[in-house]
Amino acid sequence: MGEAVKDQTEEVIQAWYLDNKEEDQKLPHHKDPKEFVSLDKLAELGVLCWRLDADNYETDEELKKIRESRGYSYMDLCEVCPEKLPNYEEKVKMFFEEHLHIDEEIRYCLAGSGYFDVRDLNDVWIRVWVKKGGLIVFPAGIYHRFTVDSDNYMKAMRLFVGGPVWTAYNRPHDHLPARKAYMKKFLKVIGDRNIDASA
Ligand SMILES: CSCCC(=O)/C(O)=C/O
Ligand SMILES: [Fe+2]
Repeated sequence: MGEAVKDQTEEVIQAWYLDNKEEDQKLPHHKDPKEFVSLDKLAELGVLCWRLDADNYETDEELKKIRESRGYSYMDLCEVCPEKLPNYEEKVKMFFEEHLHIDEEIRYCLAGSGYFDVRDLNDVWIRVWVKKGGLIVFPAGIYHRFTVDSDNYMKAMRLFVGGPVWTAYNRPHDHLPARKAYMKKFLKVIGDRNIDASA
């Protein structure tokens, strides 16, 4: 990703280490001092980010290209707010339980905003704030969770390769092949980089 594209993407997707305080999940929960996480670091965890034109998603060629190249044949829209999401309270609790999926989780924020928390390779929480225009892909097997922020609203496009499977495997599910494959792939990236760095 070029620097200009990275800067534009960072206007709608920002990430930082969480303070791990339990109170109100919808607050930013920055550490003191704040410790931001770059998009490059997210990429090392397999988390991919784009900034797209959310006002014109129906005709957007860039979205079309991403969908075609990554095989995202399925899409629907999901609004996270009490008026639009059936069983709102139950779903909000479910989204914030730490879990993984055996497929990618792909979310494109068309309006509002929310926090996707992911574990780094040392098992420390990173909070990823996704705002309108942010498209984010979480790899199969990464532990994560979701909450809206204090504005209480996100409209997201959900994308999927083939027919959607929304099954969430709450932690611990370390024995699943998708989890093992994730750890093997991404721990290896870090391991190899460390070996190169010390050579
Ligand atoms: C913003 S879409 C709702 C969150 C969700 O679908 C999910 O699976 C979070 O992990
Ligand atoms: Fe999920």
